[in-house]
Amino acid sequence: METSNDVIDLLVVGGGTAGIVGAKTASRLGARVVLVERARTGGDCLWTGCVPSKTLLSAAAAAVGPRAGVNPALAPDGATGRMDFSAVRARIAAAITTIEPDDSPASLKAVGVTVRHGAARFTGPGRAEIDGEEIRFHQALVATGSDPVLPPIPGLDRAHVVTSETVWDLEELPQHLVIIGGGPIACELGQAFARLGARVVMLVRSRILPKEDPDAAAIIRSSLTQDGVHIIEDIAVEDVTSAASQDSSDATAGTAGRDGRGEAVNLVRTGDGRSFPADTILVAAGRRARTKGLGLELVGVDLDEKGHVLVDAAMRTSSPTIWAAGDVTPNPDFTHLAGVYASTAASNAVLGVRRAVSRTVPRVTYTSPEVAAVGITSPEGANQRVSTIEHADADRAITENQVAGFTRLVMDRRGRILGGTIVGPRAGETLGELTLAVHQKLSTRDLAGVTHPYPTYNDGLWNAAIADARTALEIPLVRAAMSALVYFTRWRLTHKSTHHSGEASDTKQLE
Ligand SMILES: Cc1cc2nc3c(=O)[nH]c(=O)nc-3n(C[C@H](O)[C@H](O)[C@H](O)COP(=O)(O)OP(=O)(O)OC[C@H]3O[C@@H](n4cnc5c(N)ncnc54)[C@H](O)[C@@H]3O)c2cc1C
Ligand SMILES: NC(=O)c1ccc[n+]([C@@H]2O[C@H](COP(=O)([O-])OP(=O)(O)OC[C@H]3O[C@@H](n4cnc5c(N)ncnc54)[C@H](O)[C@@H]3O)[C@@H](O)[C@H]2O)c1
Repeated sequence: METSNDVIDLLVVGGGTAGIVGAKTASRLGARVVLVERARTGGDCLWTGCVPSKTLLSAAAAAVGPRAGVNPALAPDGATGRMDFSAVRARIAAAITTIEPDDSPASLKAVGVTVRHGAARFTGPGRAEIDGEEIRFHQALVATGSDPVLPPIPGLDRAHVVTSETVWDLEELPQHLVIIGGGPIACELGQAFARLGARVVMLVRSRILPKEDPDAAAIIRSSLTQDGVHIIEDIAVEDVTSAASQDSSDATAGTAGRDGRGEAVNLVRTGDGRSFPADTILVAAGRRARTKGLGLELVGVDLDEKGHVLVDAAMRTSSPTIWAAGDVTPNPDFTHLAGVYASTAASNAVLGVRRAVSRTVPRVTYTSPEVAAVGITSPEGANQRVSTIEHADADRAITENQVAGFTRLVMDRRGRILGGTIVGPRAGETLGELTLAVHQKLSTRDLAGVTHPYPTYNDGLWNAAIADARTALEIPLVRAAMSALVYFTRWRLTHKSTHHSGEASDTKQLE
């Protein structure tokens, strides 16, 4: 029976992907592990991130179906085209319910993890408290995730605003949705809501998908526009006014986002003087690490200038017995990374080793078409080159009439694959192979030498590798060697056939 005075091996703070994977890894290795979660295990990915957003996208794709690319609200038949949003909500709830057992307290307990409900706070070296009760630990893993950022836009706090955490509580499909932001959240949710029938305006400070290849962003811009999303890039949001803030006597107007006649009551004004009506404003303008009130300063854990917990390549913080993983660190915010890095952190902690994490990080934005990327996506000097296959030349894309896309590889001087971008349907499924190639430092010749099935979107990757490997044959020395080989083979065969015809006539004479 464990008492609060026992010193546990690993205290895991946070029960999202990083916390769950870290705790299970350490427990399976034989460590005594306590995981503390203040809300519900499963975290962002299960409840408000990957699972609901991918289900919403799938429901939205099904909604447009054969009319893909046409916003139902803008359909020429004059019908409203708006989806039964309660059915979409039910589908999202069902997906969460199906996946939830993998992340549940029961699944943690099944591998020996003790789960505690409450908010944890470090109080000194080897000590923390959970809602005031002390717990002692040898080592700890910080896995508290991140929160959406609310930019300091005047009036935003009084308007009907949702973030990626609260958008799932909407009971009705927005009629006029203004999205502030242009990253993966804005693009995925913007496309989904437009396809379901909302009129969507996206206001972006930068260009959309600023971390991706500009050619990939251009395809997504065009696809979203076709779906009816009005995208305005390189724009500042000046302020937001709402009927509620103008007329405080109508207390319901601001929260419902519409007035008594169902009209949008928020006006979002941009720096160029335009105004956009909105019954709902979705803010998707980046995230901030969740470290407030954790007491990290009491245990010597340093943060970077943006407030992330600094970690080394082994996921150890500036405090030798405290480790961190997931969105709370400066690494990119992805579920797969949270899990893999937390597993490394936890095993390093309890085994007393310093294994470094891999820096090969794949990412996929699940718009239609998908954007999948890994490693270096644009050449970073004269020693790097690209090989691109446009999907207009990829047979599977042609047969499916889905030619808006490409596969682009970036190689070093010797043809070693450093990274690349794939845009197309299910591009994420091809990314695994490209990630393996980058991770294993394979060359385009390695990839070109492996037979790929025809016709697949994967062909794009293979053909981009073949095209690059073929350039090696253009080098004058290689060309000269090849020509010599062809000449010699021709000479040998000619000589052999002369010799054989002589043998044949000899045989005839013998007969
Ligand atoms: C809309 C959306 C879509 C996304 N889609 C994808 C996708 O398709 N693919 C992908 O790879 N990534 C996606 N992400 C990102 C992904 O969800 C996150 O990177 C991932 O969930 C981070 O996991 P985490 O464990 O670091 O944090 P979280 O999942 O946020 O978990 C942190 C946990 O810590 C708890 N906590 C915080 N403070 C304390 C405390 N003091 N005491 C106890 N508990 C505490 C919180 O309650 C929370 O449960 C998406 C994100 C969003 C918002
Ligand atoms: N498919 C996936 O893997 C997936 C999906 C969703 C989210 N995520 C993760 O979640 C993270 C957060 O996503 P995100 O989209 O919120 O953030 P982001 O940091 O990726 O993008 C933020 C966007 O908002 C814009 N922006 C910032 N401030 C603004 C302002 N005041 N006005 C207008 N535009 C503004 C930026 O220019 C940028 O386009 C992502 O970086 C990603 O790692 C991943």
